[in-house]
Amino acid sequence: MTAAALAVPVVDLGAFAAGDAARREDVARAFGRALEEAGFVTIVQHGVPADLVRATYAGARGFFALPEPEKRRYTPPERTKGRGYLPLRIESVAATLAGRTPPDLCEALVFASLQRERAGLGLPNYWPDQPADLGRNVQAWYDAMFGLTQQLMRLSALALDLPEDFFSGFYREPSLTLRFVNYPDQEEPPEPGQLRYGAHHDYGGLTVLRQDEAPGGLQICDREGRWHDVPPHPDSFVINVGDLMARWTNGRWRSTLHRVVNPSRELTGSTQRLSMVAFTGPNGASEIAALPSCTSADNPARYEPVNASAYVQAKLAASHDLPATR
Ligand SMILES: O=C(O)CCC(=O)C(=O)O
Ligand SMILES: [Fe+2]
Repeated sequence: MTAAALAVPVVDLGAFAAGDAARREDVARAFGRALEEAGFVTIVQHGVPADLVRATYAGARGFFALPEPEKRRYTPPERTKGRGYLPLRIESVAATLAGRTPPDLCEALVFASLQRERAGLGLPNYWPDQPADLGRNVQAWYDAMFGLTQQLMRLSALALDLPEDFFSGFYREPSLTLRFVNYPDQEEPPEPGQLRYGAHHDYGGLTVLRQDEAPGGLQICDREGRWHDVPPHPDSFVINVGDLMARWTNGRWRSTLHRVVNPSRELTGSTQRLSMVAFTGPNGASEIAALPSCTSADNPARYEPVNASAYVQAKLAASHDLPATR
């Protein structure tokens, strides 16, 4: 059975960067409507150079091709791993929702905020020494994701009927985690219920995803519980709403359930898939209460205010099957 395409609209950000007020408003409306209806949107003409995408992708691919013991040199000792190399089968993301589920068939390389690391704050990241230019590419990738996040939050403000700079204070030192994920070829059939990445909601603000054209990809769940493919588009990013953003918008934007499915067992060539994900969100110290434009007398705030960092940390701990820690 193939899933019919659920509309994940494609929005061209070119006119937002360069257009007049009316065209910028149109882009913001289209962006906002997509996040209300699907919780997902594909963006093109986003301003991130294609060469940087290619170089960063090649670096990540080179890292995952290293022998396992070499990669494990970069696995941190802490139980909830928010940085470094996370080997295959360490995480079960669907456990955030469904309790025990088989481990996900992916491995990841994670970098916590480079802005904080550059300022000497928090735990340092792990910097693999191979491939040689990985570190330089990841630094440039971080800056590109930071810039894109600023643009997306200006767009979000307009889409949510707020002044364009509404989010700027929240995002001056944003929460921004880079996650490179490798979904290897599956030599053995997966266990019952085991996926490349189980059904989950993202936890934070907006997620930025550069997805591959490979088989066994991203699907989103509609309100009737049916799954739909998110088709890859050349030179695009997929943007989706996390739980914290859904709360912030008082439920106006949807944090949509999604998963990464296994490739068909009949395929003979390589089915390896590599995603480059950036989890973005407001500064961890922010208190997140319903946005002023998302409440009214007939639509009061539905959620208690939460501290951004505590909220996301609790979800992350659940995905590692651990009690919540701060
Ligand atoms: O690899 C993908 O397409 C999606 C990954 C994802 O959903 C995540 O990292 O939260
Ligand atoms: Fe996700």
